[in-house]
Amino acid sequence: MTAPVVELDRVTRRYGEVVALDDVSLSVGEGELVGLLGPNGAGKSTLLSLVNGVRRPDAGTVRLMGRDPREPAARAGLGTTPQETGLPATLRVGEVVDLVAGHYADPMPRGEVLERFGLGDLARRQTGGLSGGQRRRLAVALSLVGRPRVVLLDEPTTGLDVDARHTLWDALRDYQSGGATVIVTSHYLEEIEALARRVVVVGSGRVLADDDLPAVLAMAAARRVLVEVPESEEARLHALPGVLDVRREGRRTVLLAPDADAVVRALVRDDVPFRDLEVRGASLEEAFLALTSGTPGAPAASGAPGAAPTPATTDGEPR
Ligand SMILES: Nc1ncnc2c1ncn2[C@@H]1O[C@H](COP(=O)(O)OP(=O)(O)OP(=O)(O)O)[C@@H](O)[C@H]1O
Repeated sequence: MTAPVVELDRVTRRYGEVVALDDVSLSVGEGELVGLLGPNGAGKSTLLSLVNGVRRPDAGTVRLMGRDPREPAARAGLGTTPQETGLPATLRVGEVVDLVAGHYADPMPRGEVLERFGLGDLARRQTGGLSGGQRRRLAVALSLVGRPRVVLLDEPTTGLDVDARHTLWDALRDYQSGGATVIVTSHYLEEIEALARRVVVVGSGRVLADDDLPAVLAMAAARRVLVEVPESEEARLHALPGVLDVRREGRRTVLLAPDADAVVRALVRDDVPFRDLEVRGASLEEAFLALTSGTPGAPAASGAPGAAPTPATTDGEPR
């Protein structure tokens, strides 16, 4: 990795009793495009708010381009768009771009900003007359006006239709290819897949996985093999080939593995006395939460309120 431009070292951030980030370390190098993937309440926005200096950690350190992000000098090269933004309704699109550009020594020209985001025809439209998707694209476009070295975007494509989403992804990829570092959050694997090479999965305030896209996709493709086995046999299940996780759910044991067929073959080959076999797909969220919950030293899946742990039905089976 090149010199880190964003660094979190053992960062914890609480809101009262809620631990939004729990001992998180992350290092992002110059020019990387990193996707932060995680369910509602995972801690993604909190992480960005520490990097952009809006909040400070309760423990650990955060560095932006080598400095404390609360120093204005650290933020000079930062462009950011939060999840929700307000635009002055009576100003025209071009005027809003000019207003933001006025804060920078070498801003991107108005026409270039608007063209990049497919807003070229709307320069004279009042922002109050834009559609929700156009407003969102403009908000993201404004984060690039100052030609930032580091861009932080919190769910940039929420509420956009397919075309608008693609326009925005293209614009971000294009900007990053010029050497900028981009960190983007999303709930959706599809979004992260379209944008990022490196994926950081966040859940319950922890980094659950930090890997390249193919590795994360492989995890997402994990299958759940459910079997009923005597408790005395459970230890053997961990040793089966390809098994990522073993957990008890009600009367059955769930094995998480990329290749369910191989697991079933191994169960038979090793003469494991199982019954009531069932194979199911695992959602991305299930895959990652299963990897970390219920194992020693791992965070509880329900550790942070709103963290959307795998819901359980009365018989203990996830829905
Ligand atoms: N200002 C706040 N006061 C109290 N709790 C908060 C506050 N902001 C966030 N939280 C809590 O901290 C945890 C992490 O929230 P955060 O917004 O960082 O998650 P997120 O991954 O960005 O979620 P989403 O995808 O829904 O935006 C959640 O449990 C949330 O309820």
